[in-house]
Amino acid sequence: MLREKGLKVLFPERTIATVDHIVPTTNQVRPFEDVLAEEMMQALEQNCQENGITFHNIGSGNQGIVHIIAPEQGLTQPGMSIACGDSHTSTHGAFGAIAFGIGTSQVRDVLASQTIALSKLKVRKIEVNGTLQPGVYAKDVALHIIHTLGVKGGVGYVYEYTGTTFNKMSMEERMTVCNMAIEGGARCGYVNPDHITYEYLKNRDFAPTATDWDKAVAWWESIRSNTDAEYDDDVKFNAADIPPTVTWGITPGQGIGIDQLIPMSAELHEEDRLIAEEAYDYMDLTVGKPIQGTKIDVCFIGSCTNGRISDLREAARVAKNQHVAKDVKAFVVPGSERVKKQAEAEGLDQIFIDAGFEWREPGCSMCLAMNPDKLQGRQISASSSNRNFKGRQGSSSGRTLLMSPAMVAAAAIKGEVFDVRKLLS
Ligand SMILES: CC(C)[C@H](C(=O)O)[C@@H](O)C(=O)O
Ligand code: SF4
Repeated sequence: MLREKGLKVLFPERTIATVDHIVPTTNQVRPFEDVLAEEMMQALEQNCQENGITFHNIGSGNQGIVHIIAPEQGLTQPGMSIACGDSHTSTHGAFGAIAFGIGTSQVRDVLASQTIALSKLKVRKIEVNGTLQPGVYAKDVALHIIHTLGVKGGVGYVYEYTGTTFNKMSMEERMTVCNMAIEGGARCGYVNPDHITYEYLKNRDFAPTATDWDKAVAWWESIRSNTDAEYDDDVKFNAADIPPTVTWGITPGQGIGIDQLIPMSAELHEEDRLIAEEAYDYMDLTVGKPIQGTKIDVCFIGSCTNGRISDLREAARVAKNQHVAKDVKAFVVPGSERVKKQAEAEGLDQIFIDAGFEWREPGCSMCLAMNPDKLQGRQISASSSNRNFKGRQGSSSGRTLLMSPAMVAAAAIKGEVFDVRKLLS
């Protein structure tokens, strides 16, 4: 589009590229078998080269899912405005950045002008206080919030995540929750920057150094929300009330606690019934029965929601000295080349392989299946990704149950939806 208009990329040094959706996670030898994927790769390589854009290509050591590599390289920093042609750009809000997905024509506009028109958003303060129970993760917090406020509850809003639970969370946990702000309908989500943010960023490749670091921290401190800030809305949750959560339907809002029953239409709010009926038809699970015990065919650990090193560590803790159930296909896809390298240095790959999981190359993989990793037919997956829409994982009739990576590991071992807390104790 820029070429057609005779425009240039205005600030190539403020743009980075990687490749994630289309890469195979088994054989990454070029040319890719998938002709379309190969064409896209070549276009990306050529466009980056012609326009002076850094491209983190496969094998560079820096390739991976965009929402994983930018934070890990220190490219994502507090106070930045970050746009990317991908809805889960909200992830970067974990650093106190305003980060959101944009459409293709807006990508053109940003490349040409480094600016974008945006209507002012309302701010909803989402406070979570207290300590999460063992076996309950940031993913459960995200699913719980979306279940409570609805998948459209956040339309017109940015979500500010705060409270003592967020104060204690690692950057990776904060990223998991911000990643799914978009699934709750919010344009973006953020956590105010604090000492955990600075500790994470310090000494990363693109973080400021020497006296620039002190200046940056002073500025980052100044952009935190004031304690007397006014919000358009305010919602509070108790961390202790959040259970390991699993989706039973076709939207990320259709989640329930692991001990709960798949809700009957009559128990739901009127506005949720239509989509529930559609989900009953599609998912073909038994309404009124526990979600626990639902047989699983495929287990996927990865994605920009839960493909980071801490996610793999938790899943490996569950998988250690156990074995994947018969007839279950289970695989682990690190979110980036750096995550993969780190996991291998810690021996996590071997734990997974010994337990019968496949250990793959980085990419989006079966989160979206724009690559060879796809469900077949009516298969049901336990997935650490963020979307369970109809056909999402590559088969037009495939079914997806969203949960934390530790819960996916538990499902792989038991061959059914299982309460990870029983394996961890
Ligand atoms: C393909 C891409 C544009 C899409 C998105 O915007 O999120 C994808 O990453 C997804 O998760 O559905
Ligand atoms: S991992 Fe999934 S959600 Fe994230 S960018 Fe890739 S396809 Fe989208």
